[in-house]
Amino acid sequence: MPISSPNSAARIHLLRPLFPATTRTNLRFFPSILRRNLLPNFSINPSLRFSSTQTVSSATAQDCSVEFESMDLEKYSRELEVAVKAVHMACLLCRRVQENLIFKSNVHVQSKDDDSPVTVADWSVQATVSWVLSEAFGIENVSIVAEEDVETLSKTNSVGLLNAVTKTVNESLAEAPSFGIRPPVTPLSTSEVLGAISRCNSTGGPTGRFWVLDPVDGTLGFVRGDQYAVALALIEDGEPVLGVLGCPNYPMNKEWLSYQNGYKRILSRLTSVSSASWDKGCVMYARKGSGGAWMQPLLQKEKKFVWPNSARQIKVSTIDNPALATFCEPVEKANSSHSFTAGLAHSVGLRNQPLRLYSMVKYAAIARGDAEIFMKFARAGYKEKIWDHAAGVVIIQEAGGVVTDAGGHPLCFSRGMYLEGLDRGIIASSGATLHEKIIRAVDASWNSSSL
Ligand SMILES: Nc1ncnc2c1ncn2[C@@H]1O[C@H](COP(=O)(O)OS(=O)(=O)O)[C@@H](OP(=O)(O)O)[C@H]1O
Ligand SMILES: [Mg+2]
Ligand SMILES: [Mg+2]
Ligand SMILES: [Mg+2]
Repeated sequence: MPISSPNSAARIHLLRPLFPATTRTNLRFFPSILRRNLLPNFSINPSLRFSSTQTVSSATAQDCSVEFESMDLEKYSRELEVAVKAVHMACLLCRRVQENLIFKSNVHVQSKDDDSPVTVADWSVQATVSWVLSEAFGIENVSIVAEEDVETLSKTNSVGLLNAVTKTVNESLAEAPSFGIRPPVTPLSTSEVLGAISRCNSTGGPTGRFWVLDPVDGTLGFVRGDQYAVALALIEDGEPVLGVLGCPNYPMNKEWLSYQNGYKRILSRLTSVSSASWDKGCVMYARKGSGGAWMQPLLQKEKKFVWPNSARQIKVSTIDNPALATFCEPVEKANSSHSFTAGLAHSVGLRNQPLRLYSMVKYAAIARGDAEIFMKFARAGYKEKIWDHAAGVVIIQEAGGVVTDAGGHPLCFSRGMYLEGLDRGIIASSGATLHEKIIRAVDASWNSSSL
């Protein structure tokens, strides 16, 4: 019997990543297990039956031949569900702030001690995600390592800024019911917002469970009207087990990705006509060991929210010839040596121009198959932070790619807030063959470089 409605197909897509294709369980148990253990807000039609040949909407026969182990099925499913919703809410929040920043110029951009920017969006996302996670799992059970703190916001001359953050957080939490999340009974006060931000003060480590949050990754891209990401990962005993990456400006048409430094112009042109004509924004997610990474389109504010959202599986590119590959790297040469990667690209015969993208959108591009290699070689002495990489690593790996340091070692998330012991830089590739070639090329070029 065919799957009878596109809605059913969408639900199957959404649920599919929770089922690793490892061991076999009878599909007849699918709806009841879901109802009992997984997603209480979802209505599953128990009469769904899958045929091995028929396809409806975007659901394929393969999508439907679900194999899973009920133990694995339960693990992290609730955490993933809440994390995806929280990141989705955060993306909508960021969109509003970015639009205000670009079109009304009424969002103040602050400078941190290291001269990097921070905005209302960074603090507001941190507060919102912290609040959503605490509500879902209980404050005492939630430990978060995150980028922002409350030092600036707590200053006596920051009242206006704190009020703006509080307003932004409350606007976002007012949307919580659209995601099946209960909003606060009354809007959060400024001190509750400060509390939610400052609770994200875990320092990580090798044991136990903690979340890692970069509320706005690529804040520079954000303030320039360009790419940025909201990144949330769950780490258990030093290993990232869940990764969720919201990319509000990720274009569905890959050609737009390479439109460097011009999003502001695209945005202004499109918004004056119809912002819907630029199809952009997604949330990607994966669970370690599930063998799948998934992408949901970002809900459009113009349309009525329909949750659960549909999702489709993403996979890395199959290109393993460096001559045909595209590599991406940070926009700012202060953050990664462009001259080293240019030499390396030349040495392996990379013909395409580098794709310079702000934020963990670079990880998203590899996972989605829009680019094949990501390299970041920060200046000596700079210590990479775990929140700049954790979510992206899980998603790329589950989409079929490889992420290591330049020595070929996995990134280490178990030694605090920094990626301690990182060998030279970070390399992500769409597959092992390409990865090896890049690592060999790095070795060959390293000694002659000035890094
Ligand atoms: N000097 C230096 N070297 C390397 N990396 C640095 C450096 N300074 C900052 N950061 C971190 O880089 C994050 C932004 O990385 P991107 O890849 O987006 O860089 S770029 O803006 O595209 O150049 C950025 O993340 P956000 O602060 O969340 O934007 C920083 O954590
Ligand atoms: Mg960051
Ligand atoms: Mg950040
Ligand atoms: Mg920052």
